[in-house]
Amino acid sequence: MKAKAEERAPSSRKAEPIVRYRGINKYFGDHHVLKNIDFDLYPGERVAVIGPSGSGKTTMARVLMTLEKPDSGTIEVGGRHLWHKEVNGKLVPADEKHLHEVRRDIGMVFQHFNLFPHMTILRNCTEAPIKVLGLSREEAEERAKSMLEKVGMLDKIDQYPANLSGGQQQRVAIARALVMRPKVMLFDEPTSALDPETVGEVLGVIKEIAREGEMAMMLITHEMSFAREVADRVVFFDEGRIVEQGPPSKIFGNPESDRLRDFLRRFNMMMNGN
Ligand SMILES: Nc1ncnc2c1ncn2[C@@H]1O[C@H](COP(=O)(O)OP(=O)(O)OP(=O)(O)O)[C@@H](O)[C@H]1O
Repeated sequence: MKAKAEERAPSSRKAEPIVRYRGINKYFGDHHVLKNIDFDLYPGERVAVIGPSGSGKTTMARVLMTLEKPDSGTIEVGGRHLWHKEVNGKLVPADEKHLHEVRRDIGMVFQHFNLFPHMTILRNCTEAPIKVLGLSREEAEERAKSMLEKVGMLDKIDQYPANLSGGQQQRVAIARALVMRPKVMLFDEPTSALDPETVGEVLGVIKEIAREGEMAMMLITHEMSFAREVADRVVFFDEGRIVEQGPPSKIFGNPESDRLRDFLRRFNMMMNGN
């Protein structure tokens, strides 16, 4: 049996980080959204990112997925610079080819699934491995079917996204990301656009992937009990900064910062409908 999340953390820390943010800043106009972020994610580690709306959590994931360009700082993935290339010992801005290459190690699951509506479920999962990894159609279909089986969607391969529930679409989106065999998976509030009755099925799939223990995972979530159960480390984000981080028992059991205590209090009130 796999070790519980918190028991796994110390050994995973011995390795070099798979993702390393150093001094990352991001502005939207005058709005300073990421403020000098240093952050490490270790192989096999699951980090839950929590924090108030608008605090910069999604932007933190998007700069890793190369969907937003940081204004300063560096990010390394597996020891390679993402936004830069080393030329004669100096860092210069990376070109598109380099970005594509390094980004291959990162998979992302979005709040709104983002499936291709005009493609069947199977095609949704084979496009990227064929076009990006250069797999043959047969190889891509074999991989896609095994991932769709893992998320319990094998019987829907000939359907179109519009025929599926939100929870089913999100499970397909997870399979689509897994097909690329990323070293790091980012989940950006994967259940917040779902009907309450389908939230559990998606969280169940993510927990199952987490139990397998292979990929590093960054989970932006408002599901506190899920974060507590799955994460090795919880990072509390507020106003563009990491304000507090640690194992779930410490963060939820005895939060040190006033801001985190206040966030958890307001969050619990919201959940209880007060
Ligand atoms: N493309 C953009 N252009 C301008 N402002 C943006 C853009 N993307 C995000 N922002 C702003 O940056 C801030 C941080 O946004 P971000 O989505 O990262 O926060 P978040 O913590 O993920 O919030 P939520 O929990 O509501 O998703 C917000 O004030 C948001 O309005």
